Amino acid sequence: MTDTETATEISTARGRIDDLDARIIALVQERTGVSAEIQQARIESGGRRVHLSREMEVIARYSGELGKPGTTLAMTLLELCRGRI
Ligand SMILES: O=C(O)C(=O)C[C@]1(C(=O)O)C=C[C@@H](O)C=C1
Repeated sequence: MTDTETATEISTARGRIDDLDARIIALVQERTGVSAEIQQARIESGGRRVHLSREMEVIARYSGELGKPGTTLAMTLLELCRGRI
């Protein structure tokens, strides 16, 4: 493969990554909105913002699929969705 072909391949793949990142960000924003709806409903009915047993289920799913970094990712998503605790 020539240097030009390599540069083209990398540029094309980076375009795909940029597209994936845009979709991931949009999904995170969508998740944040749905999570806010749940939290609001719970608070309005006298509950708390945080539901720890559900968070454990979310973390277990991500760590099961993605290993230890999945745990970190799940915790970051939860922080984005409900703020720091
Ligand atoms: O599933 C819930 O009960 C939510 O409130 C959503 C969510 C989440 O973003 O996954 C957010 C806060 C809770 O602590 C647990 C989970």
